[in-house]
Amino acid sequence: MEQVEHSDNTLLLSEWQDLLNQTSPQVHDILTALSDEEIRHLVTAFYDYMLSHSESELFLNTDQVNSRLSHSMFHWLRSVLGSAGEDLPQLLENQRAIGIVHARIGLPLDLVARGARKLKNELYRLLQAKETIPASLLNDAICFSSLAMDTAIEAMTVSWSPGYQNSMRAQEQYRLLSIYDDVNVERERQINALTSWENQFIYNIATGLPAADIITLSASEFGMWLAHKGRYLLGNPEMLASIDELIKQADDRLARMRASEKQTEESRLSLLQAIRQLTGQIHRLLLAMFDAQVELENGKDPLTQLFNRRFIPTIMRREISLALNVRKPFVLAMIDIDYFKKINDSFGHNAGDMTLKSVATAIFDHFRSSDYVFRYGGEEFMVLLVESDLSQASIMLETLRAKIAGLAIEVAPGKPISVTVSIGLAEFDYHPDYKRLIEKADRALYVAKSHGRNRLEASRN
Ligand SMILES: Nc1nc2c(ncn2[C@@H]2O[C@H](COP(=O)(O)OP(=O)(O)OP(=O)(O)O)[C@@H](O)[C@H]2O)c(=O)[nH]1
Repeated sequence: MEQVEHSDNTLLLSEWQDLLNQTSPQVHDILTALSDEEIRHLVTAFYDYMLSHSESELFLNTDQVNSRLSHSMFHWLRSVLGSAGEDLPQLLENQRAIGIVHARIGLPLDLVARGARKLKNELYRLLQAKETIPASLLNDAICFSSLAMDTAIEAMTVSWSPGYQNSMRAQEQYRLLSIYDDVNVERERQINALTSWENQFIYNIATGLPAADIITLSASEFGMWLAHKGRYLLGNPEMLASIDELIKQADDRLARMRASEKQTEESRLSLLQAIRQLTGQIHRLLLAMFDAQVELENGKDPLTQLFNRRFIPTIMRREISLALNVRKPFVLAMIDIDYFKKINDSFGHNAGDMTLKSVATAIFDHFRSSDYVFRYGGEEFMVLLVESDLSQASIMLETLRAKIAGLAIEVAPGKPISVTVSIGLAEFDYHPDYKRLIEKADRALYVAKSHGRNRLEASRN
């Protein structure tokens, strides 16, 4: 669902390496010799400080801090302060991974900076208070630790800032706001532009006008729109590449026609046929891309009318925030139709589609209007049961499982079939990264599948 641009760590890698080289081995020894107790003191001071700010509430809570985050922060500090002994490219890659999680949970950059400032402050005090550090090395130790932390944080920020914040949000906004208000209007306009180029072309060729007077498809109104706006709006790289190729073929045909001295009736006819065929293909691709765009903007899956995946991040973040406020968990359920491929194979794709629709309706009708039902993928659905714990959700889902197993789906007149589903459940554990929860429910679903299907399993960790 989420794509991350791979960041280039070359600059940070060489600068961190230079920093390590410039710093005397005694400084590295001082920092790696900090005791576990001293590092734990820094971690505690950091979390105490962060937990005292209400903005951090969504991202941290005391249970998490105790159970997991302190441990991660401990290792982060050890690895950054002891970076002389680390595999530096791997260390930078780890920062990138941390940045991706920060981005997903929407952690504001000012909170990261605030936390870092607190950590540095505590570390400086700790170093200054250590009488064993010679005065001549104290400054260097402070400088090195500060610069190493800054580099690590920069690596986190660089990796998620363009990937998520800028590129994804900006592209999304650009798509939604800047170019057109109504996708349907734009679709008509561009189909007309393509058709009018084709008509002009046919007219010129049929009436024997010189081929040189015909504008190429890439320079036509449609071609210009595609190059400047269309490719950013429609955003389907494979289909766009196919359209580019078809436009190129059309323009090549035209160029050959212009270059040839004699144009026979036969060559004109063959050109007309080729151009008709190429524009027909462009037409179909264009419609498919516009249709996909409409579906995406509606946020609905056209087959089942359930939410598609587009709004999962937004809804999950909002529900996590609500769950933290009311201190009531929610439950995620991943529901997957068993042996669905066999239905397609035995009864055809339409029967598969009907089955998907029936199961989707059964799922949607089963839950409260406050719950969310998504079509997560092909034959997989995701349900978010708000203000619910595992035991309540298990009862609801067990009834759903039995209900679906009892459905008679008429895939053809007089041909009812039955299907079963496997279900994986996970209760919100107050960790702000929603992706972890989806993965937990997915793992539970996998267990349900491997234990024989037509059953539900809850995540136990
Ligand atoms: N008819 C139809 N089939 C789809 C759709 N989306 C995905 N599929 C098909 O769903 C099938 C899923 O098959 P698998 O992932 O092998 O899973 P399965 O057969 O359900 O087996 P298990 O999940 O292991 O029980 C694939 O054959 C897909 O082509 C759709 O929208 N309509």
